[in-house]
Amino acid sequence: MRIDVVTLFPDFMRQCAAVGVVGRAQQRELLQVETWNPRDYATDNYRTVDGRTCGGGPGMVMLIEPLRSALKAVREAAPDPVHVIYLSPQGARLTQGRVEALAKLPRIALLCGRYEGVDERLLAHEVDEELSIGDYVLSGGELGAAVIIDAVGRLQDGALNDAQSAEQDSFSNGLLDCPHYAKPVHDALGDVPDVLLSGDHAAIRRWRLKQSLGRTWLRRPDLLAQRALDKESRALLDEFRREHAQ
Ligand SMILES: CN(C)c1ccccc1CNc1ccc(C(N)=O)cn1
Repeated sequence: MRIDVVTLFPDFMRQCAAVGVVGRAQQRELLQVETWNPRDYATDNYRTVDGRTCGGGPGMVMLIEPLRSALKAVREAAPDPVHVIYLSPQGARLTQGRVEALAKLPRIALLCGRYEGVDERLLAHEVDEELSIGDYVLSGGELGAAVIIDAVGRLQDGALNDAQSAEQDSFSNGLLDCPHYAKPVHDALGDVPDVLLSGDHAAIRRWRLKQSLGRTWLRRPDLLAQRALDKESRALLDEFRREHAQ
């Protein structure tokens, strides 16, 4: 998968994509992240990328022309069609479901706004999808872009080895993750639950599912409401609720 990022801070974005699982995915050529700086496509001597807000008001708006030229260069850089995403507080909330869909595309481009954002006409003509990483305001779209690069990059086939498999991810089954423990079994902070030491893998699976269901019920009932539960899960959650009530 190829990801092109249009950003005034290319070094920052390259570094985000160079570390950890995503950096390794790039080394393995499972993922390619390229950056494009609109300032390189500004035509005036001052390399201007922002303009005064029409109608008055504080702050500046990113100009159409440098972004349009940069996006043209992005499209021409490789044959596959590009799905252009704009990060903004006005976008649809990013979910794991959407991440999984994006991870299947051959190419996406991430347009990072700065200042007060981008001229609406550019958005209307060049952007396919507007996404928000959460209901808060940042100084730029770059952190949202980094979130998408990470979430999508780690899902590329071969990016995670078996020990990290994405299937067991929290959210990948619509539930919060269960608790995790490592040695020592006994610690000043407490003990590891016995079931995890039992070697009974069926019991361990049930315990983890029960913990995920219980945690989701306690912390994110909204997620639980979205999910149909099978017979086993309903029984495990009832058990958790009974124990929790006592
Ligand atoms: C300057 N601002 C407010 C702005 C305004 C419009 C577009 C982009 C920006 C850049 N900032 C962003 C971007 C994304 C998110 C998010 N929640 O995904 C939060 N902030």
